[in-house]
Amino acid sequence: MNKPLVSIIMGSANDWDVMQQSAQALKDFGVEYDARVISAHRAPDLLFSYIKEMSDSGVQCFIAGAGAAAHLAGVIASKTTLPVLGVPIPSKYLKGMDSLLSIVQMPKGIPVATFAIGEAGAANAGLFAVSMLALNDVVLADKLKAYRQKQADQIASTTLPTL
Ligand SMILES: Nc1c(C(=O)O)ncn1[C@@H]1O[C@H](COP(=O)(O)O)[C@@H](O)[C@H]1O
Repeated sequence: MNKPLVSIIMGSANDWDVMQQSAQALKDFGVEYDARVISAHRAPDLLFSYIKEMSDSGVQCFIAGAGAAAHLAGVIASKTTLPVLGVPIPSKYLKGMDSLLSIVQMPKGIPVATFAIGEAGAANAGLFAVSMLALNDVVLADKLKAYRQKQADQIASTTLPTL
C-alpha cells in the first residue's frame, strides 16, 4: 500500500455511516487514504500526535467529520497548515445544525472548508480532496473530467414519463 494522501478523521465510530462516503469517493478515484476515529474532546493527545504523524508522512489534506459540538475540524486546523475539510454529522437533537455551525464559524486566521450536513457533504469533501490533488496530477484531473461528463450524460439522457 502506498502512503496515504488524505487523512479522514471522525469524532466517533458512529460517524462512519456518513464518513464512509468520503472514503468511497477517494477509493473511486484510486486515492490512498487513512481513516481513523479520534475525538478532539475525548483523546486530544492522540489527535495531536496523529496529525503530526500524517503531516510528516506526506498527507495533503485532512477531512474531519464530527457531530454536535463539532470542534474536531477546527482543532485539526489549529495544529496544521494543510487544508482541513469539515463535514457536519447529523446529530440526534438538532439534526446537524449544531455540527454545521460549530464547523463553519471559525475565527479569522484558522480556516476550515465546510461542507453540507450528512452524506452528500461527506461525498463532496472526498471529491473536493480529489480536485485539490488533481491540480498536480493530470491522470486524476482526467478521471475527474470523465466523472463529470458521465453525470452530464446521465442528465442529458433522462426522460420523464408521458402523461
Ligand atoms: N464533535 C465530536 C468530537 C470532537 O469535536 O472532538 N468528538 C466526538 N464528537 C461527536 O460526538 C457525537 C456523538 O458521539 P458518540 O456517538 O460516540 O457519543 C459524534 O457525532 C461525534 O462526532
